[in-house]
Amino acid sequence: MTQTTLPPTAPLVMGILNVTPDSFSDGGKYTIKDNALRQAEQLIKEGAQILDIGGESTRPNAQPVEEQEELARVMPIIEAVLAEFPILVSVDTYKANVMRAAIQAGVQIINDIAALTETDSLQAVAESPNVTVCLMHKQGTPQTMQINPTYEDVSREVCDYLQARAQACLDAGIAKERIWLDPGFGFGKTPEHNLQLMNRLEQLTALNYPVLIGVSRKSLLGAVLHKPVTERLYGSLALAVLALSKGAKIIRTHDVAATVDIVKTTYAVLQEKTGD
Ligand SMILES: Cn1c(SCC(=O)Nc2ccccc2)nc2c(=O)[nH]c(N)nc21
Repeated sequence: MTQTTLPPTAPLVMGILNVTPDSFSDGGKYTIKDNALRQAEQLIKEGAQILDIGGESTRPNAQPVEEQEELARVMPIIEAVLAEFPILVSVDTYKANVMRAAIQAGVQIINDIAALTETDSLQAVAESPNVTVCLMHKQGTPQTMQINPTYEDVSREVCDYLQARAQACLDAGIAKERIWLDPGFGFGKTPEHNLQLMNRLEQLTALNYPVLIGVSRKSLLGAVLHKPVTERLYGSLALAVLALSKGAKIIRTHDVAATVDIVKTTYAVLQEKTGD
């Protein structure tokens, strides 16, 4: 097949929309749905091109959520956002039936921290003719991954894993253009592993799939800056600029407005054009 070389597109900003009960600290003044739609509107106003909607927190030691509970949390928000806003929506889930329901509702992207390794999830995506899937690397589960992460060569092992997962997708009939890769910062990695992954990100972008990175406010920054989650914006932006300079194409972030500006600025330099 002749590969048409498409003009390079500017990197995308994925805003994080958490629909987990603990993510709203307003004392339950509004329903979760009202809060989520208000947050969605804010993220879109700030310039997000994608909203990542997740119903199960996958932070270290987060407790798993039953499929029905996850569906009850995310589906009303997905449907409302898709109905209300002209925005791409990704669903952050590793469960096949949540993927199917989200695809049915019209989400354009599946964001799977388990890289379609959970039961029936690869099939759920292969059944769709056009949904994009982000395959992320993790070692272990949110309950176990930070106990004692160990690698011979974390960059090589992460790249090999993601290449194998991408091949499994290709073998299932998912077109290459529908596949993104993601090293999974913080998912079964020590701070040093995360630093090496970032410093050698070219190894991953060299596989020739769009690379998504999620470093926003993560514990790597706590280890470097010794600051709480609420004071990690500047560090998050520094990592995003580095990743963009190494070829990353999608940035997942809590802080959309700031990230939009560093994406525009970094891209202008890489293109040697102001973008007007
Ligand atoms: C759903 N999801 C997550 S949740 C973890 C998180 O944000 N922790 C966290 C957030 C703030 C502070 C500390 C930890 N991280 C990624 C990622 O890096 N890539 C992709 N594709 N999806 C992801």
